[in-house]
Amino acid sequence: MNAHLARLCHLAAQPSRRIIGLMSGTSLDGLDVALCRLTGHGPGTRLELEQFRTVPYDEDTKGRIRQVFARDTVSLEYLTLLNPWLGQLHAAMILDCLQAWGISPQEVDLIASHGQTIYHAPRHQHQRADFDLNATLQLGDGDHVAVHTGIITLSDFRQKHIAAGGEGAPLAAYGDFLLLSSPDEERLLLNLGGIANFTYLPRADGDATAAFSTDTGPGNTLLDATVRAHFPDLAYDEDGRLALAGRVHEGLLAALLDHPFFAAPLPKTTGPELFSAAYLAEAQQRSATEALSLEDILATLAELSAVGVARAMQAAFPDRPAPAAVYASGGGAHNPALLAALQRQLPAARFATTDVLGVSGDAKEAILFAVLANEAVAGQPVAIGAGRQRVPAVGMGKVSFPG
Ligand SMILES: Nc1ncnc2c1ncn2[C@@H]1O[C@H](COP(=O)(O)OP(=O)(O)OP(=O)(O)O)[C@@H](O)[C@H]1O
Ligand SMILES: CC(=O)N[C@H]1[C@@H]2OC[C@@H](O2)[C@@H](O)[C@@H]1O[C@H](C)C(=O)O
Repeated sequence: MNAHLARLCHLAAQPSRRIIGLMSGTSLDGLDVALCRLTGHGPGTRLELEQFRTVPYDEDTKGRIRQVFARDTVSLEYLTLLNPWLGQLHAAMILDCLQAWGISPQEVDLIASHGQTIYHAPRHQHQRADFDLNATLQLGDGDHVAVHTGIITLSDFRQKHIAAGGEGAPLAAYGDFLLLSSPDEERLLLNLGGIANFTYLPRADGDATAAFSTDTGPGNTLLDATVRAHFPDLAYDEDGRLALAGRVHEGLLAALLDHPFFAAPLPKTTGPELFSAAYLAEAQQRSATEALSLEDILATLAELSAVGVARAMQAAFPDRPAPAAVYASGGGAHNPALLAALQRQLPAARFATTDVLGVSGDAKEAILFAVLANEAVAGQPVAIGAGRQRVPAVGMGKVSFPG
């Protein structure tokens, strides 16, 4: 038997595995690296987060990704070059982290690499008659990560989800269910990344059938893009200071909400392809708010993100109130303007962060991919959201051997 395959079989039979989960999201802030010890699999999975770091992307890296990110038209040569380049960059970042933590690559069992999403194209967004399918594209090829780290790597998790009837996202429900469901309370796990999404976890032990996750609309992406357009050196509105100094403009908010995405059935996904500077400019034009101050625009965009979340929660629970226990994660959980807007839109919700449940909100998405890799190697497909469309029960991730 191939020695790497034998090692993978050996790992699958072990009581626990040490897995590095990687995520670099739509905010392009950097690569989240979560070194996880995962014991068991399936509903009995236990997590110990040994180390976590966000390795920031420098301006050169951000610029390279932005050459293709969410763009309709790109240079095919550039795209082809960027794919292995990002794989090698991520490998180098992992090796740097391991060195800083005093851990050798031989002491790590697996890498779970999400890659960099550069384009997300669910049917409802591309609306092309010539392609009757959902699609998504992540760069940072897994073979390059495996060869340059010497660690067996699982990558490209989203394609199986699409092949089996999903939109390729959100995948959060699979890991959230295994790590964070509780017999004592039903929960909403709200991730406030570039795009916002939530996972519903029923109050049940091991009952995956009602759990599901959905995107809700923009999280930080429009806020970040607007700040960057005014202050190219700023990545975001720190502590929501500018947004908190502004006032929500109801006319602009109504124009922004006048889009079929907000009424589309759950679960649904989206990305910066839709929620872009052009989308904001068009809504400003329709509502004659081109002259609105930066502060008022940001206040309105924070409200938009919160209304998106509230509407999706109403759609998920049409006949009863949404669960009150809401655990936030992602960078937006550090933005007081966004949190204040959420509390206005969801007055009955009790907000906390996932940190109180023992899972760092900053690390959660990277951890999720480590959990998916653990399931792919040692577990079975979990029947998340049974009966719901676009929530397939599949194992995800492609295997790359280092040699
Ligand atoms: N102190 C802060 N004040 C305001 N906003 C913040 C703060 N810290 C982080 N953020 C926001 O969080 C963003 C980064 O969030 P995160 O890392 O969760 O995004 P991501 O993982 O790229 O997104 P996605 O989940 O969509 O892939 C920043 O770009 C910024 O908008
Ligand atoms: C296509 C893609 O990369 N989607 C991301 C993005 O970032 C947040 C939201 O949009 C979510 O749908 C997803 O990531 C998380 C990790 C998920 O799949 O659950």
